[in-house]
Amino acid sequence: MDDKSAAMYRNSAAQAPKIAQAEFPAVEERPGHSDSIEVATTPPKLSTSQFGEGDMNMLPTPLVYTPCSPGSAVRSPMEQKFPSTPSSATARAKKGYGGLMPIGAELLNRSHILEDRQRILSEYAPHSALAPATASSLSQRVSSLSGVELKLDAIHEYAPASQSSLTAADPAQSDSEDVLTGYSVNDTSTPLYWRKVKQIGVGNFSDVYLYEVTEQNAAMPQKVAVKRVKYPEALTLSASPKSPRFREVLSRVENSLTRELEALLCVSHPCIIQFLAINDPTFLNNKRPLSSRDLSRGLPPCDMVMSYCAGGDLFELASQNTLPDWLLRRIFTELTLAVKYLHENLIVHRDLKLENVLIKYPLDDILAMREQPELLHNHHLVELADFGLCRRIEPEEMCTTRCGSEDYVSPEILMGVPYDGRLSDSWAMGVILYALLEDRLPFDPLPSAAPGKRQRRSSTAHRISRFEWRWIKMPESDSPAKEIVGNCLTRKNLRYSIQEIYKNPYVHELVPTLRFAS
Ligand SMILES: Nc1ncnc2c1ncn2[C@@H]1O[C@H](COP(=O)(O)OP(=O)(O)OP(=O)(O)O)[C@@H](O)[C@H]1O
Repeated sequence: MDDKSAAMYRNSAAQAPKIAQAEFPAVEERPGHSDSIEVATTPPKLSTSQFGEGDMNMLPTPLVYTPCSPGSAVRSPMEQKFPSTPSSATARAKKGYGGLMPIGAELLNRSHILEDRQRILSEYAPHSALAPATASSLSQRVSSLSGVELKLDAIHEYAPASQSSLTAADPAQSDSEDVLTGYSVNDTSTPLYWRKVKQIGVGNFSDVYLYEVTEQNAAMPQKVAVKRVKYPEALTLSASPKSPRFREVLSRVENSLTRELEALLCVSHPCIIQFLAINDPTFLNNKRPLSSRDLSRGLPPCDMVMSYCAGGDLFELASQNTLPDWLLRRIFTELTLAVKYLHENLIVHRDLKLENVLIKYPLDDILAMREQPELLHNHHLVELADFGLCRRIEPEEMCTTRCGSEDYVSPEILMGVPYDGRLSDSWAMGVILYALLEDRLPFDPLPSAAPGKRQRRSSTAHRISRFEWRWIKMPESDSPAKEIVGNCLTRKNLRYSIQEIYKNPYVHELVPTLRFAS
């Protein structure tokens, strides 16, 4: 990855804020009460009659999980020497934007963005809820992935020469702080080694690094992303691991972590991130990988080795570039395939957002691939990531956890009633597609709204609960993409299911050209 691509990675300041408990207003859903709203025609429905709306008391009290700052996290040897990455958020702010602000700049303009990076975690499924019943063989996946990488590497060289030279290093002679020892999720008996190249992402719950293999392993791609879990302050600063508060937070974090690991182990789709290896097999073999240990010397580091997406995340890509229509359509189509796969396997993601849609190759390489249609048709460009809030559901099951990211959360989640997680995912799909088409998030204040005006004063949550959005750039366009947005950003009993998104010509007519999808 070159400097330009590296500079695209953001620090935590540019992330979409998580929902704080205070931001859930006890409002009624008022779809007809929308100022200046364009709501599209009624699509076929997915039944939501079992919702039992309106009883806020049915909901568990959410726990707001505020992650610790990187500086206060439990640090593994490999992390301690790592210098902080330059703030791409600052770089973007310096650039300045005229007219309609790109998504990233709009987000940077929000005063609450640094105060409000929180995720609600209040509901945890039993571990058995994510049994790998629907998984296909992971080893098949790994070998097919490495096949793809080899083929593409022959045409595109993504790593500068100086980085490539690291791959020949002997792990025993290298600085141990930069070397990660891990175990394939398919074979935990043989250690594998990777060397750290650089930090590539910061999430609320993790830091993400690019690593390269130190010795060739047929089952592993040369480059991987390592997602290092950040434990919350309540666990790192607490005096006693035996205190009730410590144990309570530990239990929630442990449940969330094991849920993400189990979900990653059981999914298998080209457009979903691949879980390749882990630093400590206890996280795979033990249902209680944290609480079953002696924690008197701190929490064990958890490093998940994942497939690497050299193009970064869609938030960065969309906020720094004007993407051609064909690429927007392609990205959204692949995302639809990923979410359709999840829903067909009764998994809801619950944190669909631009930041969690990863792009497999740098933009320049994707644009160059267009000259070679074979490449473009044979290889996926998108991988959906971050399964920290996902949940396995029964076919008719409603979710009760009010969770997600502020800009992408559906009105029914804001209302605090049991909700169909699949329809809330559809809502987030509508937010994503709108953002790609309009270069802004649908429930941000309108660009024309003066600072004192009601539209600017009211909160994002308020606008979402009133379905208060409209087309700015493309009111006259008759693109079928608009139909998808209109049928996703609408009340839940009218909203598109993922199958209906898939059947829309904007998605459906592209699918037969994608050979990896068949
Ligand atoms: N496999 C990967 N390849 C490239 N970049 C990645 C990869 N995984 C994560 N990243 C980068 O790191 C960021 C944070 O990753 P992720 O969303 O998984 O962490 P998180 O702590 O769960 O985040 P969140 O704050 O959304 O909960 C992503 O937005 C992306 O920019």
